[in-house]
Amino acid sequence: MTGKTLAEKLLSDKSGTDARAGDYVEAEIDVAMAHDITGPLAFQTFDEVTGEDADLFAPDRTIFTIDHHAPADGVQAANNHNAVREFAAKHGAHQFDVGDGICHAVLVEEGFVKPGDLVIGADSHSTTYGGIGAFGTGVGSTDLGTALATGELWFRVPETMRFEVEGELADGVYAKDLILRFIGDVGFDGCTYMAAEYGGSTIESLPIHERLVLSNMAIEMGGKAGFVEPDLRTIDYLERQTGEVVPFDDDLHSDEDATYDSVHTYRAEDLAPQVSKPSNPENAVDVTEVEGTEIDQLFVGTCTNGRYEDIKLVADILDGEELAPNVRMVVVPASKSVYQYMLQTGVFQTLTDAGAVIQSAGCGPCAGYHQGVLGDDDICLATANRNFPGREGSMQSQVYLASPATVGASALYGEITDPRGVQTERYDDTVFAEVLS
Ligand SMILES: CC(C)[C@H](C(=O)O)[C@@H](O)C(=O)O
Ligand code: SF4
Repeated sequence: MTGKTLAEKLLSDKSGTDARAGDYVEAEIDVAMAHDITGPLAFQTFDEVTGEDADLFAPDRTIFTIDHHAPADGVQAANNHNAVREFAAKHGAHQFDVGDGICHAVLVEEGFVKPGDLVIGADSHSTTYGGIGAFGTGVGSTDLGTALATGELWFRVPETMRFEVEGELADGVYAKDLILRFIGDVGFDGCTYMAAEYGGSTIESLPIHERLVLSNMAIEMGGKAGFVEPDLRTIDYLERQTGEVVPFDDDLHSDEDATYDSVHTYRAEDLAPQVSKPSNPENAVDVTEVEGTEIDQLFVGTCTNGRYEDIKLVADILDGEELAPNVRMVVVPASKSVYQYMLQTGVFQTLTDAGAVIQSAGCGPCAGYHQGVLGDDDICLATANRNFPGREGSMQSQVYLASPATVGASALYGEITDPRGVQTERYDDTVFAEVLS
């Protein structure tokens, strides 16, 4: 038998079988998550399947967040929030409230996810957890509701598509540019039901906050999961975030003779900053192709690029400058810690001086619910992950996706701008961890 991919190893471990791509396995869940939109239906399923007085499979490893419509933007949202609060309290689960932040940011920051874990979330961007070497995947509310009772779920073991990048990224080029390029190359459904695996010297050199961008957007090419093999950098990051030492398991990588669906190789030096044009993330082009496109709104945030390092990068570019007169900027920190650190370090002041509006932590206008929704003819440049028609508001509005550096540079000129012309930094993992310690 040939060796195994990381996806096969993890699902073998969680199912107690010799799992290979294509097999169906019943696997044990380590961590389960739902939020204010998907939680209420999951609770209903849980109650129906179990009878209302049953226990959660593991209350200490079950997390509910209030992040999508937070603070409540209507009565229905407010009622959903109360349903989350009541269910979490009744069952003793962890619950994060309005302003605490986006589920995917909270689970990583708070150390709920460890390398090698199997994490299910009732949210499609649950692939994010692969950035620290967990098998993270999105499930529907009914699957989640059932798994909350049993602690198990059926999986088809995915094939793996590997993205191998060697060399050094140019200044102004980030993990966001890499993932937009990958999605552009394989297409929106190119990795459907497969695990994406990102490797090579470029990926190994990336700080964790950038690795999380790669895993987060695996779903934008259909990925069931998106991995970066965990290493000592991962262990250091978790220790800095939580103070807890997680032992390093040196078997959490794909074997050299593992079977891949395909391997896509890149040279980091060849990559330019990328922009995905409306209205599909797969419409990725070099920034030079869309340079000069006028924009109305800039949106900095989301589970993809709403971390402290992302927002600080934008603030560094705007430092002492004002937004171009034709644009407005909406900034939504991914978590409360990010928000507080922005206050402590002056990033908040820099951005508001420049003319940006800063919202409480959460999803913001990412899915078009509130806090900066777009009108008919609005054109937005966002650090987000999706740009389907109507994603951030009107069906006639248009969203371009890019890195925080490209959004920051574009804010200065009011049109899509190549960040390689402005001073940009690459932050390592220590920048944000300090605030949490
Ligand atoms: C609301 C939720 C189910 C949805 C998802 O799963 O992706 C949202 O987070 C999104 O990004 O569109
Ligand atoms: S930030 Fe956007 S993509 Fe991420 S969970 Fe929230 S709505 Fe979904």
